[in-house]
Amino acid sequence: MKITQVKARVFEWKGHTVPAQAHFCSNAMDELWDKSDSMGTFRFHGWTTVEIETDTGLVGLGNVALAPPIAKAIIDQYLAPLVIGQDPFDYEYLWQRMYRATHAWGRKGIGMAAISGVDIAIWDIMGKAVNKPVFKLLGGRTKEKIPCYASKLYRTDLKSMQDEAQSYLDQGFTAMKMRFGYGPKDGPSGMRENLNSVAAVREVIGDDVDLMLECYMGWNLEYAKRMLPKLERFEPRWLEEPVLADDIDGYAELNQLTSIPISGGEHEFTHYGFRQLLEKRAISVIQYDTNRVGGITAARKINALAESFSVPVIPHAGQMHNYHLTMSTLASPMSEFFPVHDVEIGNELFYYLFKGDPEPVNGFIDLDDDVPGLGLSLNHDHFDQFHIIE
Ligand SMILES: O=C(O)[C@H](O)[C@H](O)[C@@H](O)CO
Ligand SMILES: [Mg+2]
Repeated sequence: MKITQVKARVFEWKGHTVPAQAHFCSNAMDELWDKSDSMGTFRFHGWTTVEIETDTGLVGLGNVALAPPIAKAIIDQYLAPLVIGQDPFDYEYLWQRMYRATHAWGRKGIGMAAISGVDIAIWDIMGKAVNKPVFKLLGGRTKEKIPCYASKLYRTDLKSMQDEAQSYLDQGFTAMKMRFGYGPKDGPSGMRENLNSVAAVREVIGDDVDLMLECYMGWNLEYAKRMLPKLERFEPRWLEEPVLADDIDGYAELNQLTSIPISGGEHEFTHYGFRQLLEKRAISVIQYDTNRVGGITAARKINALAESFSVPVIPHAGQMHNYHLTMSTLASPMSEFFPVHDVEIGNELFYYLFKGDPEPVNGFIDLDDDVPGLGLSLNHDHFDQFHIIE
């Protein structure tokens, strides 16, 4: 089998969007003096799809969520010529070819995200070619179903957050993640606001439900060191990305500071990046996203590393490219799940663009043993709500 065509398309959302409120979620832009649109740094209102055709008629589908027009340009101009004419089953060779050919500029960030999209499509083709779901190619089921945690709870008024938390309990979730709204610039009163929001959610969910806390790189080391002891009494499952992704020593310091596990890796790339984090004991939970980290070919290497360091892998976002790895990896105890919702930050956009994602039942999702590949297809129902760049 040979790859004949690689088609990258950008889908920019032009439908209804829920406006983000101030202090909706702390993020890396907060430390700058200009806070006019700090949310802009993590709105995902566009996506790149990657369709790879073969001479057998099989088509694989991959995706990239970061910087869509740049991802498309990289795929069109650099990656497509490297994989066209090649056998998709040579996935390791093709990954190395893309990684090495773009190494000067592509080994982290959007270059690696673009490689991820191509790699995911290649795995989809392999699954379809042997008529098996991708998780079967990766080792099969290590769990009957995948437990997942509901991930939203952006900072609003406390009553709304409590109602939202209650709705996840009602749906059967036994774990959920909330976001902090305040960071270093907001002083002691912001600190109090942060603590009050955790107390409010804990009050509703009780002590037997896992609560994850997300900073999205909106704090700094000093602030995180002051907050961690104050958060201990809430017994969070983890504190996520307290500082910038590049501050690996900062992560390592925080991870030794209290009993609260520090999580990260959502903005890290390849097994090389994770080797550093693991060797420094910088994170206690790995959160790569397969569509950034280097695709399934890189993610499975990280899973092997994680297993040897006894660090769990709970990928960022739900989504099929992550679910198949989680299903087939004992080192992955659960998945993140973004509730289906009107488009807000953009985490929900996946459901508007693709069909085939499993729905959680009582806090678990399952994958179908009989659907080959990743089980995703494009959702044409919403195409008119996107501006599509071919
Ligand atoms: O962990 C997450 O779910 C991410 O950090 C979110 O995608 C991001 O939107 C911040 O809440
Ligand atoms: Mg996160």
